[in-house]
Amino acid sequence: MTAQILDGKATAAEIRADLKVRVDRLRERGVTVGLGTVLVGDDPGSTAYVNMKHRDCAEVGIESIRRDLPADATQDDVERAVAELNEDPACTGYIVQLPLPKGLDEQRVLERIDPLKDADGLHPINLGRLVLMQPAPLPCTPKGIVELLGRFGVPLRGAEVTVIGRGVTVGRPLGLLLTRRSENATVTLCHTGTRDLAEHTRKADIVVAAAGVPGLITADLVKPGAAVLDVGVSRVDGKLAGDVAADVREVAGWVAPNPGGVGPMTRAMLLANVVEAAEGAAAS
Ligand SMILES: Nc1nc(=O)c2c([nH]1)NC[C@@H]1CN(c3ccc(C(=O)N[C@@H](CCC(=O)O)C(=O)O)cc3)C=[N+]21
Repeated sequence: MTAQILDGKATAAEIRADLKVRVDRLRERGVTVGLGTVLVGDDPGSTAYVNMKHRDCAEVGIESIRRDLPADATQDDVERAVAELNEDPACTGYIVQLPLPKGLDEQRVLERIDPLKDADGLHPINLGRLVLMQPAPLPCTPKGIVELLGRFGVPLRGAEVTVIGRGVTVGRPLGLLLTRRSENATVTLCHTGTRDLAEHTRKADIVVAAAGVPGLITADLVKPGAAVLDVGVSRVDGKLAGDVAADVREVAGWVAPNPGGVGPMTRAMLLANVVEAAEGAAAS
């Protein structure tokens, strides 16, 4: 048996095509959609991700607004960039690319984002709404994972999902999303303090690996036929490596590879969040 590939790259391209239609419709009504990014420093990975986001915007017809700050930017500099985007009517949604360079207080920056312009869904108000199951922009990676599973028909209702990683951008919000009534999955959230990881992965119908440990998930940790989603990224000898070992494809029913799986879906959901926010504002 060899796993079906959850092709996030192709799926994200379809989603962008659908979003383009919605952006065109908004434009006909006089609404322009604009995505802003705040990038601090010159980390090659972060710069590459931000470049990809602006390329996506161009494809979909979303204006992009870029604030690139030097690596020695101060907390005040970053907060000023955020305040400017809050005020800028051309910017309907934006993100602050994480992680910020050491010495900057990420949480204080995120709290200053206008929750109505929070394209990442990482403002405490929006994370709080997710906890309360109230409407809010959803964090892009968890939203992309649910969308990818849905489009490939991976059954989610009642499924046992083991998530590895308790980060604020992936693991934690994913657990909240999957346990909503609309998804109805049962979630086990594993982390570095988990005593027996294999016990939790082997019972899972779906494994989401977001640990950042190369090759952590091997075939012997996977129930035959399960879906395995690789969300981890690390650099090994300068090359990108995911959390999922190659042999998993021989036992899994579905695999979301890295690259080409959840990453492109994350970017597509960022665009979706900005479009949804603009549609919501236009309706009210
Ligand atoms: N405020 C904020 N929001 C984020 O959503 C955010 C962030 N900060 N900081 C970093 C992480 C990482 N992240 C990725 C998004 C897309 C790909 C992606 O599209 N990857 C492609 C290409 C990979 C490549 O060629 O380098 C793929 O997987 O096929 C990867 C990683 C978003 N993040």
